[in-house]
Amino acid sequence: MSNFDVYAIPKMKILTADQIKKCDSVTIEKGISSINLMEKAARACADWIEENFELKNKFLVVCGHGNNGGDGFAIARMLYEKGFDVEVFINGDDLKFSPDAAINFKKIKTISGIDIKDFSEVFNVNNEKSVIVDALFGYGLNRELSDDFKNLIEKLNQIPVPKISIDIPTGLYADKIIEENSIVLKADFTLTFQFYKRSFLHPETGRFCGKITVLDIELDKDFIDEVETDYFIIDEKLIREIYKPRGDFSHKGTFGKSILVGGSYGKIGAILMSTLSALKTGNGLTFTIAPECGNIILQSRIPEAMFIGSGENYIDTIEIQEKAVYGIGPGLGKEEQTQKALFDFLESYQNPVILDADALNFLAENDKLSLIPKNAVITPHPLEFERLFGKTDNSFERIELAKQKAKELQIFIILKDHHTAVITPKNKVFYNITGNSGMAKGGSGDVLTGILTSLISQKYNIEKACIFGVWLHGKAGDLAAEEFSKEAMLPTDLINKIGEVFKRLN
Ligand SMILES: NC(=O)C1=CN([C@@H]2O[C@H](COP(=O)(O)OP(=O)(O)OC[C@H]3O[C@@H](n4cnc5c(N)ncnc54)[C@H](O)[C@@H]3O)[C@@H](O)[C@H]2O)[C@@H](O)CC1
Ligand SMILES: Nc1ncnc2c1ncn2[C@@H]1O[C@H](COP(=O)(O)OP(=O)(O)O)[C@@H](O)[C@H]1O
Ligand SMILES: [K+]
Repeated sequence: MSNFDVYAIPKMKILTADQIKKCDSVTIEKGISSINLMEKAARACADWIEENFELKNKFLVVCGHGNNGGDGFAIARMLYEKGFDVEVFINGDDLKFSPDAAINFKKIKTISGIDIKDFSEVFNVNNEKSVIVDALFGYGLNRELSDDFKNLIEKLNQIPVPKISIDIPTGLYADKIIEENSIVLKADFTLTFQFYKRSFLHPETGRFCGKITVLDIELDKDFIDEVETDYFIIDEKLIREIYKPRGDFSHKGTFGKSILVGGSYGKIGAILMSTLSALKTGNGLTFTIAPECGNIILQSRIPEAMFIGSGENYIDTIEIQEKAVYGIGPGLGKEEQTQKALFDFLESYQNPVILDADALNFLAENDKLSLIPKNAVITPHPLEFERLFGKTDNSFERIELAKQKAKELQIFIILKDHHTAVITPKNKVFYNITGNSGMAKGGSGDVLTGILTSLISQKYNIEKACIFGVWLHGKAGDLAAEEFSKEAMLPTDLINKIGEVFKRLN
């Protein structure tokens, strides 16, 4: 359901274009020749294409002059050898290729069954079985495309056939934002080598990638282990390292006490969903602090949770209990008495806390960021983030600002988005790749608050709880979408899928 497919990846680091280049060079220095590395990369692509397309498909491989183009020539040869119909398109006026691209160009020139044509001829495509392979530029792109390339890409984008980008959709950089209205090849599939690229994970750039597959080309493991980066992908391998199965000789005290605080007249559902999510994530004891108007609703829908009334229709105090983890915000409302209750609570509270929704809005509106306790987790969506910390020009800058604020305040920021990012006080950024647009519905965030509160109260360390929590939330969302569709799935369906995710982990 998610747009990502992970093969065997040695590490879930995300590197910059320069670091990937270095990694390629180190791999080559340590033994494999660059031409053989290109062969390996092309082989991985050709095998993937063979598995995912049919012999009646015809491949139009559009090649640039660098190593990305070299990949394209090698892929064309391999597809031809597998029995596919293949045509190759190049810039007929410029036959200067990188050394490895030149070797692969020479090889296809000797194959009479592969036609080599000028870019301009690709527009005559009229075979609906055609598939375009984009091997124009990869991570080597380092400046704006020339008008010729822009025209070519605009026209390719208009051809209504599937498009596969090799390594990176042409026009995107690996690690940074593009200018607004840039021309980028709109891929249906991106076959990328070894690493996710940051540009795949941000809304402005990720929308060009289609379904992403990371192919393992066995770049140097030692280099990858040692190279320093602040950016990571949350993959299932990491989750399996974090997940702690329940011990047989355990009891309810082993699994922590969560207190979910929120709800107001008309918004009891929000805190109900948080509470239910905390229980479904395995909490030993779960309490809800909500106004009295929510008592019957909460007690009858969730008999396992304990109710603590506060105020008639709006919360007016938040009592502090020992040895509990608090998740505050869902459906809280914006009454003054509730704001006072929150500020009083934060002034004397010491333990871990998750702050969401209106709790964040209260802090933003009153400029009370200093009340956020150290090691707190805050879960803003982009607008809440902006209210807290100010405007940024794009989502890359938003992550940088979040890193700065997480460090300054010594807190964890979970920046919610299609690819939610966990930003730690130590400046690490973990991008989540589970989840889908079926979750873009009021209530999904309330579920996340419940999951996080539950995991932290079960003594997952806070960083791990954040990483596990966003992954679990998205994975349950993916299972809900699989069963009900992205349109019809509800946050409550997502809650009911949490159990299935745990079953898969066990
Ligand atoms: N040995 C290696 O280094 C490997 C590289 N691989 C492939 O090689 C690609 C990187 O290759 P390259 O570094 O040759 O770079 P590209 O093929 O991405 O780009 C070619 C060259 O074009 C130039 N250029 C950059 N921006 C331009 C622009 N706007 N207009 C015109 N020219 C521009 C740059 O000098 C760049 O090096 C990867 O994305 C991947 O597809 C793979 O074959 C795996 C192994
Ligand atoms: N397009 C999407 N893809 C993946 N996840 C999404 C998408 N839209 C929303 N979500 C997830 O759903 C949740 C929405 O939270 P939020 O905006 O706080 O909603 P609410 O407070 O109304 O419940 C977040 O965890 C977010 O990451
Ligand atoms: K490409």
